[in-house]
Amino acid sequence: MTDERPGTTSPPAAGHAPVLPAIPAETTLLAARIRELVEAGVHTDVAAEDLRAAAEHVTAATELLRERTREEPLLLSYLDGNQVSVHNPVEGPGNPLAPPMVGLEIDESGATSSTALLGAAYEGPPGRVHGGWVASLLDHAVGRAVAVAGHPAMTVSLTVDYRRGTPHGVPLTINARFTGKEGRKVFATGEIVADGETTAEASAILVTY
Ligand SMILES: CCCCCCCCCCCCCC(=O)SCCNC(=O)CCNC(=O)[C@H](O)C(C)(C)COP(=O)(O)OP(=O)(O)OC[C@H]1O[C@@H](n2cnc3c(N)ncnc32)[C@H](O)[C@@H]1OP(=O)(O)O
Repeated sequence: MTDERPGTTSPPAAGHAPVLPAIPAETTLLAARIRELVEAGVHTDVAAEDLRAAAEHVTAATELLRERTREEPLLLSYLDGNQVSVHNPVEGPGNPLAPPMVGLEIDESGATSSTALLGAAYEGPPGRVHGGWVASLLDHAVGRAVAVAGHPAMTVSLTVDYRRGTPHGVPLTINARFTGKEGRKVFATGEIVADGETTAEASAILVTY
């Protein structure tokens, strides 16, 4: 099933993924609650018996969710007028692993901008987001930017310059733009801005498929 609307971007391998007209509110709700659980889990200092009791609640929830499952986790839908992958680990509002990266805006030049708020569960250096997650945000942003430019492609090379620590608990702006094409190779750059300062920059080569 496909559902292409003008002005939206198509994901890799979108052809066979079910496309929902809207993201079910309960899907987003569950993911949000699990994110809160993860955040509470890394901050908690309760006694061992309370940790055990909480673990039993989580086990019960997991068993409930496993009662009926889909073969493939990928679902597509729409958010802010753009097609999104509901269970993508960076932008997916239905994936608790995803911060998620939201609010995609595209300016008249085609440059993209999104936001994300990462909590303490994403910490690498003290008070700072883990570098792998910084790279993930940028990888996703350049992938999105080239798709928006009409060249959906996979990253083959991503160079990240970590300029300063990216704080957690602070809204991040993730910018990216398509910068050129050479055969199947597509080029893009991006950066993360926190509190008005650029914390990381990326340049990427992607290959169209
Ligand atoms: C859902 C909602 C919609 C949203 C959609 C948008 C958002 C989604 C955002 C998601 C974002 C998620 C982001 C992700 O997670 S992307 C996932 C991470 N990336 C991958 O898994 C890609 C793994 N790589 C491959 O599978 C293959 O390499 C592919 C298939 C891509 C190309 O293999 P293929 O055999 O077909 O091609 P080729 O080897 O002849 O290469 C072709 C050209 O490329 C040049 N080359 C290759 N490697 C490099 C390199 N390292 N540096 C510089 N150049 C390199 C090469 O020299 C050649 O150039 P030329 O000789 O033609 O000049």
